[in-house]
Amino acid sequence: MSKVSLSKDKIKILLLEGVHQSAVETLKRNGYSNIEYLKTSLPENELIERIKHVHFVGIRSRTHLTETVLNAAEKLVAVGCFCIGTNQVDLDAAKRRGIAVFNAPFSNTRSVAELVLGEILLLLRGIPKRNAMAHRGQWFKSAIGSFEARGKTLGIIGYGHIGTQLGIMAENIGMKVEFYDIEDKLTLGNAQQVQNLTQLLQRADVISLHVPETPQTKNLIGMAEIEVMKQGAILINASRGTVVDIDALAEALQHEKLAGAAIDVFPVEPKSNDEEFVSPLREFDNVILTPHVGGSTQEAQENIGIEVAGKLTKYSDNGSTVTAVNFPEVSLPELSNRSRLLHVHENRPGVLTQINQAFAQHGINIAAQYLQTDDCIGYVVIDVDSDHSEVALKELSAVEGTIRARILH
Ligand SMILES: NC(=O)C1=CN([C@@H]2O[C@H](COP(=O)(O)OP(=O)(O)OC[C@H]3O[C@@H](n4cnc5c(N)ncnc54)[C@H](O)[C@@H]3O)[C@@H](O)[C@H]2O)C=CC1
Ligand SMILES: O=C(O)C(=O)COP(=O)(O)O
Repeated sequence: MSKVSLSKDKIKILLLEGVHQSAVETLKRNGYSNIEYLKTSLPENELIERIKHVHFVGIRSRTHLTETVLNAAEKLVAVGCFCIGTNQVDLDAAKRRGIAVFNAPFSNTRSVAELVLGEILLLLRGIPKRNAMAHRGQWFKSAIGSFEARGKTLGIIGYGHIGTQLGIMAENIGMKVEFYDIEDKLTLGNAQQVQNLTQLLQRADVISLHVPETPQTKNLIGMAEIEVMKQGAILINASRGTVVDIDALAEALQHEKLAGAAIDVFPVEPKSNDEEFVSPLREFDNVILTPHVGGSTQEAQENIGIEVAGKLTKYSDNGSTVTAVNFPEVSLPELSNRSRLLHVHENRPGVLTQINQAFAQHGINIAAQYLQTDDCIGYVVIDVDSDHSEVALKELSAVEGTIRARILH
């Protein structure tokens, strides 16, 4: 096991939002025991206080790492998002501070797709309404508004990891699958890509959203889009709360333009399980409301814990940034019998020349060097003989444009 410049017991890790214990076990197995574990997210002022002292932080979708929070995070080396979405982190601000951000891009995708498939079946049969009525003592045995999924058209918006899996499962129960995506996509099964959103909305019996939160997806579905949907269509959103205009949806349900909906994510979500959930959708029996649990299964959470904690330990132990979402990706071999210097710098001309000249002046032999850049930063990793490591770190830290320098032995 490699050592880091700071001994591992001094490396502080803050895990928020009840990430799975598999994360704690993975960190401990790799020698990291200085872990603070909280079941909830923190209000911004408390987060600012706690983040000052930590080297790694683990969050889920509720914790917002804004520029203000990152300004306080003087020691922070990396962020682990124990989920898919990274919109809750100011990725650019993190990058400019040399803080790498990792996530788990696949581990909960099956869970979301399975939930949505179940919701499609329940909504097509009008079950949410019948269920709510039965709970109130009313008996609504009728085939009115009840349909098989077989032969119906599912329109998927965002044909990525979740959208594709949902498409395959829906075809397996006889649905016709069409999708809209801003990229040209390899279609799986018999799915068909349509060229514009309006066309998809006009043709689908069920629309399901699987896009990330971006400026372009904000209110992607509003009044105008609902207007062109089929009378009696169903809308499902398990992506991000900003993607659907909830007031427009509530109005469409009021006027019975839509037969039902399933919504897992909301523009404003309670910060903890103790806070009241407020939404204009609460009054509708034909809407399945779930508290952002699309990816919340034991299987997904356990795998995410292992995956993201693994990425954090690898970055800490060896410097690898493979799959980082905001950082140039460098894949590195194991470090053996040498010291490794990790240098994050502003991407400007001459940085590498400065480094190489400084090393040459001090007779420091470079055993291996790896560099990746993007339009904003450069990440260079240099393996040197351990005898020279301290002077090399000093020289590196003095290079103009340095954001961060770290050493591993
Ligand atoms: N409810 C929950 O608990 C969960 C929600 N999610 C959300 O689901 C989203 C999707 O997840 P994945 O399928 O894994 O992501 P992905 O990145 O694999 O796929 C997203 C797809 O959306 C497309 N896209 C982007 N902007 C678009 C636009 N304006 N119009 C149409 N298509 C667009 C992309 O090209 C891509 O194909 C995540 O970003 C996350 O926000 C993810 C996991 C759990
Ligand atoms: O993975 C995602 O993007 C999700 O939305 C799941 O978020 P969560 O970990 O359940 O807070």
